Formats: sequence, C-alpha cells, structure tokens
Amino acid sequence: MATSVRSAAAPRRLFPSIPPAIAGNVRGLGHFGARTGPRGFRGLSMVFADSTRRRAKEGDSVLGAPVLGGPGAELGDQLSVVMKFGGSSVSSAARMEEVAGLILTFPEERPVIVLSAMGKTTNNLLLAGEKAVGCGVIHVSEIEEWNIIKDLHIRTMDELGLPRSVIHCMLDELEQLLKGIAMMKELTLRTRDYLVSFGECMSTRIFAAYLNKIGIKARQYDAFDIGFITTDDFGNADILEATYPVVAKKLHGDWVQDPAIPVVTGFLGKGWKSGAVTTLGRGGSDLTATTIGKALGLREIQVYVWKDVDGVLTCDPNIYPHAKTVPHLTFEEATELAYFGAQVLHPQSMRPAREGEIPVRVKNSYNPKAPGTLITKQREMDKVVLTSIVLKSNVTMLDIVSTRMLGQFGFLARVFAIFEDLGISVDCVATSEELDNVVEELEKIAIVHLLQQRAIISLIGNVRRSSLILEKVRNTNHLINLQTFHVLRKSGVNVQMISQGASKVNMSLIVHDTEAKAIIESLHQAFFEDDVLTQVEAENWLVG
Ligand SMILES: Nc1ncnc2c1ncn2[C@@H]1O[C@H](COP(=O)(O)OP(=O)(O)O)[C@@H](O)[C@H]1O
Ligand SMILES: N[C@@H](CC(=O)OP(=O)(O)O)C(=O)O
Repeated sequence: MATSVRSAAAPRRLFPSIPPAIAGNVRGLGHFGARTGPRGFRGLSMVFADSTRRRAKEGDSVLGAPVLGGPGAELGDQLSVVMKFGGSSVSSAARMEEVAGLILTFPEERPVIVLSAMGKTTNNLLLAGEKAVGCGVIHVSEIEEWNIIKDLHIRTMDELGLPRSVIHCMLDELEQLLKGIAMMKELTLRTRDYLVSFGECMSTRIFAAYLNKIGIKARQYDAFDIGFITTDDFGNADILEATYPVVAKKLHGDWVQDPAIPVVTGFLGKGWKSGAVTTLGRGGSDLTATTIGKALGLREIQVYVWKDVDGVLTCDPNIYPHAKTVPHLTFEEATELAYFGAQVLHPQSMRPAREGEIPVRVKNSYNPKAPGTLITKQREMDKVVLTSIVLKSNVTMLDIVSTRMLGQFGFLARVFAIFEDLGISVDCVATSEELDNVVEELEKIAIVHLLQQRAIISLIGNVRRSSLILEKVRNTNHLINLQTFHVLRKSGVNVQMISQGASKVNMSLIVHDTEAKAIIESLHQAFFEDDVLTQVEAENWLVG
C-alpha cells in the first residue's frame, strides 16, 4: 500500500486530540474518521474515490527567436517563461492561431511552449483503443473516434495552410497501432500510454509547423526524447529527479546553438527501466510545464498555465456557475485543491513549482485580459477564511468498527496492514473486486459497512485558522463550523463524516452524492456571496 503518510501527525497523535466524529486525512491513505465509544476509540471510517495575428519581418527577433532568415538571437539569452496550453486552448486551427497571437503579446519573453493534445483527442484515443480490442482488424478504419481524430488533425492542417506531410506518418502509425491492438485483442497499460501519446505528438508538430509558417522559428520536442525520465507506472508515472538537468541542458543547449521557440509535448515521459513512453496522469501537461520551469531554474522564470476558465475558481463552474476567480493561492492550497479533485490543476504539478519557487499563473486563453490566479509560496492570509470548495463524487465509504477492544494503536495497525498486504491505496480502488477483498479481510477483525454513492466536499481554507479548528472545535465555537453547519442544517443535510486534513489546509465533509450539488451551492452562497462571514466576525473568532 502506498503508505506515504504525509504528516508526522500519524493516528497516534491525531486521534486523541480530535473529538468524536472529527477525522483526519493521511495523504495516500485517503480519509479516515475516528469513531469513539464509551471506552474511547472504537473504529474508523474510510473513504474511497472509486488575436491578433502579427506577421514577423525577416530580420526581426520575435520572442528572442530569430525570424526565419534573420540574424539570430544574442547568444546568452535564456529561455525566460514556460507557457502551457491545455486541450481546449488548442482545439482547432482558429484556436491555434489565437494562441500564436497570444504568445506574440509577450514580446519580451523567450518562451518554452508546452501543449496538450487537441480538444478531446486523449479521450478519443482511449475510446478508439478500447473499441479496437473487440472490433476486429478489418473494422478498425470504421471506429468513430479514430475518424474524429483523423478528421480533426487533417482539417486543422488544411485550415492552417500546412502540408499534410507534417503528421502524415503519425496518422499512419496510429492506424497501424490500432490494428495491432485489434489483432492482439488486448490493450496493456504500456500500449495505452503509447497510444495516447499520439495526441500530444501531433498537436505539437502542427503548432510548431504553424509558428514556422508565420515566420517565428520554432522547434518541436517529444518530452520522452529530451530527458523526461519517469517511473514505469504506466498511466500515472512520476517524474524522476534526473529529468531536471537533462531537460535543462537540452533546451538551453539547443537555444544557444540555434535559437528557436521550443514546443514540447505535455503529459509524456519515458520509463527509466522500460524505455517505453509513459504518461503522467490525466491533465499531466501542467506537471510538464512546472517541471520545465524548475529545470530552467532562472529566478525570474514564471509558468503560465492557459486554460478555458479565468483562473482557479471558488468552485467548479460546471457545478455552480457563480464561481468566482481566486486571485492568489499558495502552492499548498493549490495542491490540496487539485488533490481533492479540482480538475483545473494536476495534483502533482505544484511540486516542482514549490521546490523551485517558480510562480505559476493560471490564465484564460479565451479571455487573456483577465488577471487569472497567481500561485506562489506565500500570500497574505490574514483576511482569508475559505478559498475554494471542491467536490469529489462517486466515492465509497467504509465504516469500520472494532469488534474487540484491541486498543487504538493495535486496531489501526491491523486495519492498515490489511490494505498493505492487499497492495491497495485507500484513496484509489480500481475495481469493486479489490474492495470486496478488503471487506472480507476487515470483517475478520471488525464490523464493516460499505456506503456507496457518497461525495467528498472539501473546504480549502486558511492554514492558520484551520489549525485552530482542531483546537477550538470542541467548543463548537468555530466560525467555519458554525457557518457550515448552519448552512447544512438549513439544507436538511446529514453529514456522514468530517475530516480535518493533516495539512490543516482543508476540511472535508462526506455526504450523499445526490445532495452534494445543492450543498455546494449553499456553502458557496454563504461563504462567497452573502458576506455572512464578515471580517469582523472572523477576527472576533480569532481573538476569542
Ligand atoms: N476550482 C476550479 N476552478 C477552475 N476550474 C475548475 C475548478 N474545478 C474544476 N474546474 C474545471 O477545470 C477545467 C479546466 O481544467 P482542464 O480541463 O484540465 O483545462 P485544460 O485542458 O485547458 O488544461 C475548467 O473548464 C473547469 O470545468
Ligand atoms: N491530454 C492529456 C494531458 C493534459 O494535460 O490535458 P489537458 O491540459 O487538456 O487537461 C489529458 O487529456 O489528460
């Protein structure tokens, strides 16, 4: 089991200080909540997460890269900014033109561009692969998603006025791969990663060719060829330390020798043992961008992450459309937000930024004038109570009550040992069979209730004030709690578990899936719209 207990505050220290029904979260172990009986600790609950286009003149130096035929940038110029564009930002020829225009609005910068696959290409590749397994070789050419991918990329090249030869070979190879999958009737994790890598490999080739066509010298790179070295965990690979110097050397070396804007595939790496293409988990291009930021290591470097929203918002706008932009976040808050399910950032993406102290700006490529969200090491937290509300749906909650009075430590150790023996991470159970095995083993030492279709609502907030939650919650004197419960009581909602994160940046509520959306709306209104929790109240609470 991934026992990456994130805090020294292991159960031994957490539980005694936590009143009944208040729980902890251990990174990598998911949520767990203490249950207490008349004689102290009895068991725990766990939760499972089943432009304007400008044409450059020869002789200009655009963004530090020479206009084709021009004199070249000065040696010694350094790459100064990383810009990542997500799938929606490069979903069509028109979007690519806009993105090129947007890059040109940063004339002082010498950017590295990181791209995701066009639009929904990654999903379509995955679906095409699944269909290929069962459709037979002769039917591969009829797979709907394969045809969508092919048409989108060919249309984009035609509309951008590029020769089809730019990715002709890749499309051929992709079709061959789908036929190979159909022939073998299997799609391994390794093959799946290779399959989805075509998305980023094609989008970057098209975009680099387009920049060159409009006169801005660009060079395409496949991340797995320039030193993105990862673990061999296909589908969710981790970037290894060796990546940073190798990537920096390659990008800087090429830039100094022959300046051209690097256009790098997001999301991809190369497994250090297998040598095969790996992927960094869905949304992994954010991580590619911050990794390059750290690799380049210049003090003034910034990473821009361009999305289809005005930055990180107070909640997912698809759940509640009145979400507001959060202007400033710390790396820690952004990490918690992503970890607890906000799709807007890859959960690992803040790690290189935090380590390298690289500021990250989340911006909207559809609305570049909006200031977006700035993510840095620190920010002024005095006035902050709650930052964002995050929803993780379709989770399963395990209620585990000790059958014997084994004592807190012995019981917990045995519970966690079962997970370790079965090699299962509390936070991520892939199949119901895995969960069945856990339940079978746990039932030998506990009464176990499996509660499905639950949702985790995480309230990401002020680290310092959250710390006080743990101390003050006993008196139920705490504003966030009062406020939250007031809202929940008004909504007639039954909260099944509350968990205070070990990081003390978040507090999570477990509720029924069907109630989650309405609760988020109420909480959002109370915390971000009604201004009920005024500064004065917050300050009174702090001193009180
Ligand atoms: N708190 C949040 N703030 C902003 N966007 C969010 C949040 N939670 C979920 N989202 C979703 O994340 C999407 C942007 O992330 P993503 O799709 O990965 O972007 P991209 O593909 O451009 O990198 C938004 O369109 C929005 O639906
Ligand atoms: N294309 C990959 C990687 C990625 O980062 O995508 P996006 O930036 O569109 O979330 C995915 O869909 O997961």
